[in-house]
Amino acid sequence: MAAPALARCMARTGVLPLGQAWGRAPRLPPSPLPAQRRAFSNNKVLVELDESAGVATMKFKSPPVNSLSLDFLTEFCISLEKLENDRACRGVILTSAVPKIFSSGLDITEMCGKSTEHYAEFWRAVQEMWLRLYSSNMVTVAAVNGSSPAGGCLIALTCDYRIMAENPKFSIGLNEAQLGIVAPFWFKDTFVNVVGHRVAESSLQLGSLHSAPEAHRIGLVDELVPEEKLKDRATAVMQQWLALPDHARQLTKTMMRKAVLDRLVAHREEDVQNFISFISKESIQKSLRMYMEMLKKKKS
Ligand SMILES: CCCCCCCCCCCCC/C=C/C(=O)SCCNC(=O)CCNC(=O)[C@H](O)C(C)(C)COP(=O)(O)OP(=O)(O)OC[C@H]1O[C@@H](n2cnc3c(N)ncnc32)[C@H](O)[C@@H]1OP(=O)(O)O
Repeated sequence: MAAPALARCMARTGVLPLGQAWGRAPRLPPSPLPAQRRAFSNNKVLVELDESAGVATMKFKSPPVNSLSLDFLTEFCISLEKLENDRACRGVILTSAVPKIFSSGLDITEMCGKSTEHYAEFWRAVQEMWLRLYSSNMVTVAAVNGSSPAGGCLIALTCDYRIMAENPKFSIGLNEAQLGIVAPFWFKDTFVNVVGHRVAESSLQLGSLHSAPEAHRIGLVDELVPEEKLKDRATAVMQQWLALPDHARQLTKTMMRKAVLDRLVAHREEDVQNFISFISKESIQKSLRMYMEMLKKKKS
């Protein structure tokens, strides 16, 4: 199904028509086929699957900043679903093909001056991305090779393990408060599960963007490595995780994440309505417009 048609279907039903994102049967190990590499790509996400290792790399390629637009989110979910259903794939590394940027977070233009229907469609796609990634049976490793504010940080937090390039120019964090907006409860829950309540509370209230060393110090990322070693390190970490039996690791992951996942699943439509009423406020629209202007001015 083409991305726009799929997005419409997601807007109608609230889920991708490809199967449920949570509560899947555990994955089976891949059959011992000869070594093979496969790649598939749509406009904004490139996927390379190394069948012999059972590992895929998903590269975000939506310049200039990999913002999470409706199209990006739809393509992301389709790619993830394809891998989830592929017995040859047991793990996925998420990274960026755009230099210096992992992802700039939700596309602000999707949240400015649009219709209620559009906001609902967009927010369901954001929810879907998170539900699918957080509940994935695959091992998920974020190789954070650039700045990663807000929704970009959420993607990294949603993975099982985060490795960041130790470039002093890169920052990561849930900076929503700086935009005059509020991170939804499931962004907050995901953050708390990674860094703990105290760090999450102050970081969220301040809308902090943390430098790579600071992110490592507070536990937002698990490791820092020189940029040129990021890919190899992500592959090595993936191998360590895949050395364990899938079923034990998957059931443990489900046990750790279920409460947080269930909370959104139970309140999904309410969350969409909250988003619409919040984002439609004139004061919020004004804050977002000013923020976009500030980004543009920064360039000139
Ligand atoms: C009781 C409580 C109720 C609560 C109810 C809650 C309901 C829910 C509320 C809403 C929740 C929303 C959650 C939002 C999450 C988000 O992710 S918001 C997005 C946050 N993102 C950012 O703040 C990042 C902004 N961007 C940057 O800081 C920089 O662009 C960068 C990523 C560091 C890259 O810098 P640089 O390389 O210098 O590039 P730029 O020149 O700045 O940008 C290039 C062009 O890209 C545009 N752009 C950048 N980011 C975005 C974006 N996120 N969306 C859309 N567009 C973006 C930028 O404007 C430039 O455009 P041009 O000028 O046209 O080239």
